[in-house]
Amino acid sequence: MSGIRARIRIDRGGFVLDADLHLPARGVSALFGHSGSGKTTCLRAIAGLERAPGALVALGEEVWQDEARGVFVPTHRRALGYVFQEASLFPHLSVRGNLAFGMKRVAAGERQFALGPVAEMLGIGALLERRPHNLSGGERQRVAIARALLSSPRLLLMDEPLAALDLPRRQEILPYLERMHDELSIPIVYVSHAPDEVARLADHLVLLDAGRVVASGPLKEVLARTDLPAAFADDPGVVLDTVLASHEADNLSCLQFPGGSLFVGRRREALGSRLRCRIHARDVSLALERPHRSSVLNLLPALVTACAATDTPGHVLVQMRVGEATLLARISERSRRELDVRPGLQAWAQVKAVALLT
Ligand SMILES: Nc1ncnc2c1ncn2[C@@H]1O[C@H](COP(=O)(O)OP(=O)(O)OP(=O)(O)O)[C@@H](O)[C@H]1O
Repeated sequence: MSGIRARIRIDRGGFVLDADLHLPARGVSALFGHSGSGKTTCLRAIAGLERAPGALVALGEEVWQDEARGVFVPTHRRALGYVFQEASLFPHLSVRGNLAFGMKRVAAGERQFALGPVAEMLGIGALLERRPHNLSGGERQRVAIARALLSSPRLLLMDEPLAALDLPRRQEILPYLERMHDELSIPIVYVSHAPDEVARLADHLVLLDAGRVVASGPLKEVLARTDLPAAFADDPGVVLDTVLASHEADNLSCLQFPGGSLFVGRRREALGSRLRCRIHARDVSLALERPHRSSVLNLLPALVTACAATDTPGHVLVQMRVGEATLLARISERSRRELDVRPGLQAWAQVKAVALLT
């Protein structure tokens, strides 16, 4: 078996977590759900900090816990790094001292990550001699992540690592997390209740509601579903990975994805950069024929694949294939009826806004 398997059932009386997670061996898996849905409890159980009867936790072929067979590897012997909301650095040690502490957990010959590249990846090379109280919240958190990585984990668990930071600090740290995502070969399980953070960073998405998994799968597939429970369907929208293809003379840039191209306001990134964007269903409308005189620049030929009622009375969610991508549109039930929108219909998707997640 490859990837992460965690079968956990914890009964706390008023709250029952009953989850069977299968997460990929690479990339970022986000656990997303409202407060109290059981995200932290899942992470703690994977780490062995919560011991549940009957639990099974395995990383690839390595079984960390199989209570049915009496197997329980204690937390300190599981090769994992854990990053909490608040960086818990040793105040009396410099950044270098804190990092050395992480490294000491593994013998020199078994280290997967060296201080230099990790410090470079997280942009903390210039901070090594400082004490934690001389760092900003974002810098402290980057040091905490570096310390976790230098213990050479085979799995990194991150519990809302940005939640304690204000918006500017969060914006500052996100590019580093993206870099980690691109450069690290170990899987990351990332707990968050911020939809944009998840849309930006995750490859795989698990939706938790009241201790149960209500959806799990590749991020783009889960976000393109029309049948998610109301708790996750208040502002539906898909994620597209695009490539910055050209800068136009009139202050627009063109993004390409396997389905067509999209024009957005001029971007500063270099041509060829990969840009992830989110397209909200509320920003997409449908036309049966190609609109000839429309101010909407982004018109894409689409095939309707599903229609579903939403929780907003009078509105429906329409799922469409656009090349290899999927889009969602939120339209009124009246428009659906008048245009006879149904699976199999060829139409034009008009995209009014594209939110860049960078
Ligand atoms: N040690 C504990 N003893 C008893 N109940 C607990 C304990 N820790 C958490 N809970 C309860 O378990 C449920 C799930 O909590 P958990 O922290 O896993 O949720 P969460 O999704 O991570 O929430 P948040 O986003 O607020 O951190 C909640 O009802 C919480 O009150």
